[in-house]
Amino acid sequence: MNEMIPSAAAPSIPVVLLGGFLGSGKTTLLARLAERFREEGKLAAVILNELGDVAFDELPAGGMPVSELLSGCICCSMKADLTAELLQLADRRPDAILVEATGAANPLELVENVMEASLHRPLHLAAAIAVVDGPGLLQLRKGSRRTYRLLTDGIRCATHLVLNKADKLHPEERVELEQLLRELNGRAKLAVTVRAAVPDGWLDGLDASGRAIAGEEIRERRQAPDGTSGCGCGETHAAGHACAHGERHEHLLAVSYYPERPFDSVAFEQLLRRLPDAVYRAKGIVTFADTPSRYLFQYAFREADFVPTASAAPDAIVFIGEHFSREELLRELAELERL
Ligand SMILES: Nc1nc2c(ncn2[C@@H]2O[C@H](COP(=O)(O)OP(=O)(O)OP(=O)(O)O)[C@@H](O)[C@H]2O)c(=O)[nH]1
Repeated sequence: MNEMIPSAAAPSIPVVLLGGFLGSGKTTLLARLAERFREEGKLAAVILNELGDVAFDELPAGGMPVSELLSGCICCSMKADLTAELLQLADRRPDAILVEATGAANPLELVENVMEASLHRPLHLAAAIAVVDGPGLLQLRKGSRRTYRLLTDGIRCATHLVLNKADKLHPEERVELEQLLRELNGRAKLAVTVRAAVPDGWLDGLDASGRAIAGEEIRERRQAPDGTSGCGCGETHAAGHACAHGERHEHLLAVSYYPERPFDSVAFEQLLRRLPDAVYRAKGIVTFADTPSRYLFQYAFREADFVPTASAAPDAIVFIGEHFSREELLRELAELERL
């Protein structure tokens, strides 16, 4: 590792962790935050992590450094890569570093990376945000226990909570979810949003004066009063020991597909409608035989969204979920290509 002891004079770079379950709106929030930095004439560097082997997210242009870490999760299999990226980006002296974790990561497990990087570069953890998909949380509460636990672990460990997709919630559901979030984590700052439109100033304090506050808060949560770790993994961790529970999201399966021929758009939409509930997330770039444009599509908790794209990237799709048949899905996609 390239040693560089942080100088007391160098202003510390705030690092913001963006977590939240698959499809909850992390990238939507990231794009907003990056845009706000740009409007203030500041530069935010971005680290994007994806479980699949392709990144489709289109972020606002503006010269911000973006690093993509693909095919793994920075809270376990790619932990070392996150520290290395933080060090590299810090050398470019951005005003902030925004880290978007995979929808399966626990922010708690990323804290150690920021702490480690802060020994070598002047940077600090300023906030750990958990973006919550309101309708998705309602669905998962009745579904798989492992996945619900993964989701609530992330909520418990956050310093900031975003209850997103409020446009898809009835007023009573919104009240119920706000109450649930408060029960899970009464200390975090909560924003209820549509398209992750957090209020101006919601993340204030992202400067050197905010140094280590988030890190301290999250460390405190690690030690719950009953002696178990605050992240809900059921073990007590000695100070400084990283919680490396890679198996916590091993039950989630990511399947990639690279179409070689255009799909029929109606048949593709029908396939999305037939997906089992346990496919929580899909996204990709697809070419249709019956439309002039190619599309970037997003699918989360049964909601699909298609946006025309001018991207030069080849067609690719990633599906993420649990207990679904990879073979069956690949067979159906291959059939679509033959239509
Ligand atoms: N209806 C509705 N849709 C939203 C809202 N926020 C985001 N979306 C849509 O939800 C989908 C997922 O949003 P992303 O921001 O990509 O979610 P993500 O958490 O980054 O997804 P992953 O990185 O794949 O886990 C996209 O189609 C968004 O347009 C919202 O408040 N309401």
